[in-house]
Amino acid sequence: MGRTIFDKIWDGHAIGGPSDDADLLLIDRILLHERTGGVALKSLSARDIPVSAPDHVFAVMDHIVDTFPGRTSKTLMPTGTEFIETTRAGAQAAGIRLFDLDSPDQGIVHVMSPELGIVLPGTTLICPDSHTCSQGALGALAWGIGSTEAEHALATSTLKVQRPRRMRITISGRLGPGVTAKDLALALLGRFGVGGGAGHIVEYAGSAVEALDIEQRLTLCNMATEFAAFSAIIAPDTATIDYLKGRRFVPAGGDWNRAVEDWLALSSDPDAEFDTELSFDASGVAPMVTWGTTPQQVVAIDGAVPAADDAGQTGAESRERALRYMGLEPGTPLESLAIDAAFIGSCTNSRIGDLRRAAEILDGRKVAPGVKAICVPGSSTVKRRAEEEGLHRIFQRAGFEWRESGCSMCFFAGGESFGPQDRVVSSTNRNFESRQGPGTRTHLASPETVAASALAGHIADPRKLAA
Ligand SMILES: CC(C)[C@H](C(=O)O)[C@@H](O)C(=O)O
Ligand code: SF4
Repeated sequence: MGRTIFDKIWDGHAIGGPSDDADLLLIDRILLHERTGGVALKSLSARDIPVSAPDHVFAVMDHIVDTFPGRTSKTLMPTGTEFIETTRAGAQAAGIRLFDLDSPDQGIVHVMSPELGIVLPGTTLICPDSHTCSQGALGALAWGIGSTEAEHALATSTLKVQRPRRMRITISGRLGPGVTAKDLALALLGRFGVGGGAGHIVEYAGSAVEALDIEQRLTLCNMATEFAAFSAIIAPDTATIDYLKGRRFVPAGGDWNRAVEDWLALSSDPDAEFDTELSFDASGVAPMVTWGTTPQQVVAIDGAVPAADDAGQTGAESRERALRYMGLEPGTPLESLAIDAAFIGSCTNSRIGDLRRAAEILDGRKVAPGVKAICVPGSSTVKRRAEEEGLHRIFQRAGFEWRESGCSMCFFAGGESFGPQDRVVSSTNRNFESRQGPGTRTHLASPETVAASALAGHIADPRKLAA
């Protein structure tokens, strides 16, 4: 029987071969950030356990650091400095490469890793962070782990893992103009629910996926954790090779040619069997906006807040609670909702392409009075590149704050936040209660929708502003 791309990578990394139970996998790359990684390093060093392959470990400051211009290690979050200093000391003691606050390569871990070519097709990559699944977009087996698992992997370069089941989601058709991978990810969550991928590694395939550029594939795979999946993966193709070519940590010379050959051969066999197969047509997808407090509580932008008994796959109690928390009445058209803030950032949507597309909408226009609008580039490299292209001027002239890179207000860790009851249209991936600040109301959407909404002062369809 044929094997899936997942099977090929897994079996190739299972020490002693695959078994019926959990397998011991060889781990090629470990990424750490200051929120969870420093703790793991500290715990190992307290027990005098060395990191087994420091060259294969990469640490970065992204989660807790402030994103104000002129930031330092002293953070708005009261205990933030401690996390930063612990990570710095731990990385130095273990001989691990650290992309610190002053590094030109600093950025959100899932943005800077592909950018530097740390994640490669066919490799295993882990990070104590749930959105590590993003990086499966490059054809790697990349998944989020806990801090204890990180300690084990750091000490041994291996990890014992229960083999997930295999799911393929074949997405046919093509996304329409002004509709993005973010809308696709939200539409999938709306259709299949936040538990839809539980226990599975999801392979995204089909014409709509093949048509996505690598940044959009990263966005699609990013939200596999919202789908409760073990991770997501997309078979490498020529777009993957073109994206990786020349990046800092990819193989060079003859090794590159050999690697390309291997990578292009890495796909699911035609007769491979999946435990679950789903299909979806991308052509009808509209820009999507969440109305509730889970990513599956989502409707097309020209839709209305659903009635409590018609509000997707969550239970009635949770729907009513969501409506209350979000301050919404059933039947209200999404586009009539006035907003207090607009946020472009996060590992889902803060790459150069996201910023370019948002800037196209903002160019020559102004953010509506009273709307706090913030753009946080996903990495210092994205920020630099955007500035070279003059995008920062477009954002600033429109009335957006232009920040340093980091997770920032994607998640409230005790530092930066929006205000209570603020209605925020956000290019992030989670809309849980208080995710972006205590009491903040988050509506997830694409960067284009965030930009259009910031200009209108209410949720707005970017397609109406295009051209
Ligand atoms: C802090 C970290 C562990 C967390 C995660 O794993 O997802 C964060 O990145 C998030 O998005 O909530
Ligand atoms: S940007 Fe948000 S979702 Fe992504 S890693 Fe940071 S906190 Fe998590």
